Amino acid sequence: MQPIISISDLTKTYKSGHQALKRVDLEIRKGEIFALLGPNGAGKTTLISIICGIVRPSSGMVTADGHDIVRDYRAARTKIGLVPQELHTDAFETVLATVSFSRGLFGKAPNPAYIEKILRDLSLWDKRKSKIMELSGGMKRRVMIAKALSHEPEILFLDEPTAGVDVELRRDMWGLVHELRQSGVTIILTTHYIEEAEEMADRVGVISKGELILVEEKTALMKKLGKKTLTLNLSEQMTALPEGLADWTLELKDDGHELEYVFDTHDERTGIPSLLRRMSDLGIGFKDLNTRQSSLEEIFVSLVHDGAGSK
Ligand SMILES: Nc1ncnc2c1ncn2[C@@H]1O[C@H](COP(=O)(O)OP(=O)(O)OP(=O)(O)O)[C@@H](O)[C@H]1O
Repeated sequence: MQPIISISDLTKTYKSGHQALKRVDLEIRKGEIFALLGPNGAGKTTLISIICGIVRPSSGMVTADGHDIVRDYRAARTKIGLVPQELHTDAFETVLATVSFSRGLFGKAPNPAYIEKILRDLSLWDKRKSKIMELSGGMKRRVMIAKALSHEPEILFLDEPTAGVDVELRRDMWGLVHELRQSGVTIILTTHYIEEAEEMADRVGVISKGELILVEEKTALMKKLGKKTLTLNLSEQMTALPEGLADWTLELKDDGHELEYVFDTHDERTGIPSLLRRMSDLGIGFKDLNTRQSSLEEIFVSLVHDGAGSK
């Protein structure tokens, strides 16, 4: 399938000499939700800003729906909606005027029915006559999304969409993003919240120090790199790990009532049968046991720490 965004050999060195992006190659598929994860300063906003034509690349090429973002800027930009990290709108304007005006900026003919639909979808219709400054922070954020959608873009960038918002609004946003995708919009979001990527993304890209160190289907990533944790609920509380269990990397949890063992699902020998045998020999009993997959968070932390990964 033709990618909707194609990025090749993209680099960005700011005037300060700081290299914010190093030879980034990435293709975004039409209709997917792609989460770009990375620590502060990794280059996420730089990458988005280049695609949206706000920052000039130092070298490399980007196309959006087939349009070169430098040579064919206007056509490319029309395809894209951007919800930036910072909220900036005219505080004295009404919601309806702000969103309608945004559409006009892209040279699109007015379409009151469409604007009404997005305002309704974002639960902003009742507030359409309110001035932006009268709205809560969460509502202002919704206005930014409405503005970004006002010209019916096919691609939507959300830069840290839920930074600093409460749990309820975060859930609403997630729901909204899923609905948008249903309507055919391709979504690229940056986030610090692994939970957000885990909840929403089809694919995940990890960026660290300007390099895209990994791009993977979310489920495959979790399976491939995932470790599992075995938890044993001990029959009797344990105050310290016995010498006899020193061969395994174990941790006591829940005030000595639980024993945790992290193992790699790909290792031929997980170490579990021998651990259980040794425990039995030592007369350590357990009432229950369970295993769970490591979260994307644990995977992400280890990746960014090691700075390694396969692309
Ligand atoms: N205009 C600029 N001039 C010089 N350096 C810049 C400029 N903008 C960003 N940088 C630097 O480029 C690097 C990448 O910044 P960027 O904002 O893209 O990171 P980010 O991954 O979006 O971080 P955050 O999660 O904190 O928003 C940082 O080291 C930043 O200081």
